[in-house]
Amino acid sequence: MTQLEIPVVDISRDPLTVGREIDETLRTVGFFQIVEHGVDPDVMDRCWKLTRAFFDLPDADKLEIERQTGSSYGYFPIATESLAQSLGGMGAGDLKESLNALASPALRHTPVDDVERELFTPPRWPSALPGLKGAWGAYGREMNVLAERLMSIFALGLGLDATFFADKIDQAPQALRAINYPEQAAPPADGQLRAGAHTDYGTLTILRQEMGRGGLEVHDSRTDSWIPVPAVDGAFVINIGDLMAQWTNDRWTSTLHRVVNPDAGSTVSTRRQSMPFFHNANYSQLVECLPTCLGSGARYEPVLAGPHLSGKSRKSVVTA
Ligand SMILES: O=C(O)CCC(=O)C(=O)O
Ligand SMILES: [Fe+2]
Repeated sequence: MTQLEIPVVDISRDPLTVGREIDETLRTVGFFQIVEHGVDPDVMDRCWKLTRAFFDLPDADKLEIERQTGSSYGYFPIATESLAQSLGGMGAGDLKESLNALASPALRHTPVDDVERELFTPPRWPSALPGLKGAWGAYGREMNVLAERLMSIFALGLGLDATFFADKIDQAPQALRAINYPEQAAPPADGQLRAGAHTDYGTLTILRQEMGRGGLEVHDSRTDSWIPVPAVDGAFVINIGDLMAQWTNDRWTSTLHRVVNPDAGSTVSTRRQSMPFFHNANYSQLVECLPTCLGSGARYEPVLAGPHLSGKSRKSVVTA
């Protein structure tokens, strides 16, 4: 059997052509990379560098914005999250620290309950790094534009009108996260990874990963093997999450992925940074099988997008 290929797609071409190609890819691999995406390279670079500077701050400055109970965002210290736990069971804490912030455009409605309010808590920013807020704001705006464009390409690929998703994602709790995977001075515990195997939760994820620092791997269920996702200069890695898989009635796959540990004793730096933008549907959006994906019948009960998301992210918190 041929090894699974993660394609690199130029999305500046005709959206219907791109949509059809992506439809093929998401039926099998669930992951692809995009180039010619139009995201301002200066905005990308500034955000990336300031984010690295955040992780380089003394712990006390980072802990000033540690995630509070009742908020989904803030600074998560090393090993306080286990992505593998989101699939059930218990997992060792992931060997990473992260910074998380709401990245939605201004909400035009009042949250329907405390869980939605939690997803819309305004981010806090470190006093030691005044430029970070603006840099994340600018990058978050670029991510929203790109995600909306991808959702429109997705709609075309699914045989729907290009605007099908527009009013279903315009008030959603979008989240931007930066992850720092530090060098590993001590060997990891048994089964402990940089990020345990998981699927993402929402509609789609737009990930920037560091050049030349591997670690992200995608599961090939046909051969039960793990395929590395190579870093491509200027590209974003795109994958869909569980909500989109349900929406498409499993026509598209929410693929299992993980971030593996670097080799012990490496002579070059093994520190790695990544920035995923997690795109979601509106909190109260009912997600039920799309009209073009019904096939021989709906496999899932309809779900509300917001509670589905909150349920998953709560499971990943490591309790001491
Ligand atoms: O750091 C990466 O490359 C991927 C991280 C990831 O899969 C996640 O945070 O959901
Ligand atoms: Fe992920």
